[in-house]
Amino acid sequence: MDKPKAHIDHNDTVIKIRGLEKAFGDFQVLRGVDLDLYQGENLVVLGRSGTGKSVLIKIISGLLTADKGEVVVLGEDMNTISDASLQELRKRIGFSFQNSALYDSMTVRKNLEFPLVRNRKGVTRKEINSSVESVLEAVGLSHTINQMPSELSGGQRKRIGIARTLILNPEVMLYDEPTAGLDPITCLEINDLINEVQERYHTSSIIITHDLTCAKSTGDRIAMLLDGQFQRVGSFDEIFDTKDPRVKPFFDYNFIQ
Ligand SMILES: Nc1ncnc2c1ncn2[C@@H]1O[C@H](COP(=O)(O)OP(=O)(O)OP(=O)(O)O)[C@@H](O)[C@H]1O
Repeated sequence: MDKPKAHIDHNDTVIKIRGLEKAFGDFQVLRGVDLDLYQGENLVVLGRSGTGKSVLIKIISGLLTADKGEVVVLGEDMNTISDASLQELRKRIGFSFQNSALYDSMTVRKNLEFPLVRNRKGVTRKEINSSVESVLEAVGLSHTINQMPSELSGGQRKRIGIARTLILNPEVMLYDEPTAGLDPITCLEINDLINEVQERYHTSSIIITHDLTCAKSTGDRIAMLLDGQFQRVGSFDEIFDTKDPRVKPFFDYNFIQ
């Protein structure tokens, strides 16, 4: 269940955030967030519902803008990025969101081809076939290539969703609650897949989860969002070595009840 050791380059900061603030009306959600994501690292973000984890991911991916602070993603300053550069940047980021549904009317093959055909001008049929086969093999579902999404289990659909993001060879992966709604065995499989993706594609990832087994088995570091800031950042054991009443219930609920 412990995280396998990863090759992390601490001299290469893929995402750098300093003093990030974001409010909606009078409600101050992010209150000075600082964060570094290093090349090759899996960083797990924990926090209560409504603490701003999704808002943070949306700011990183340019869907929302910061009120204040510095956000640099793969060398691009998100406060000043042009629309054209943002479009290019998004091709370098893989999104595995809970609602990133597959197209029900398309086979697995067509679902996987779609981002390639849309984003890679001049890509050949041979390259498309080889990429589809490679990502399907990476997620262990080569045999589903001609199936429809309705014929797949929830866990298989999740894997195909991840394969669809991998097909563009992303440098950064953003996983929003990757194990939500899955049975325990499928959760363990998804955790393994997240680690395999890290190793095979050399991605740097942010993983938002409430599942501490997922956090422990995929996170090289854990960052806990408390009162609008990352007040606890470290290894799984460091994070939970506390009596802080804002932190302890996470552990107790997952491992004691
Ligand atoms: N576009 C928006 N307009 C107004 N308020 C928003 C908007 N987006 C998010 N919020 C508010 O910001 C707060 C943080 O929301 P967010 O979705 O980031 O929480 P979260 O930490 O991801 O929660 P959960 O774990 O339940 O997914 C919430 O109170 C939410 O209502």
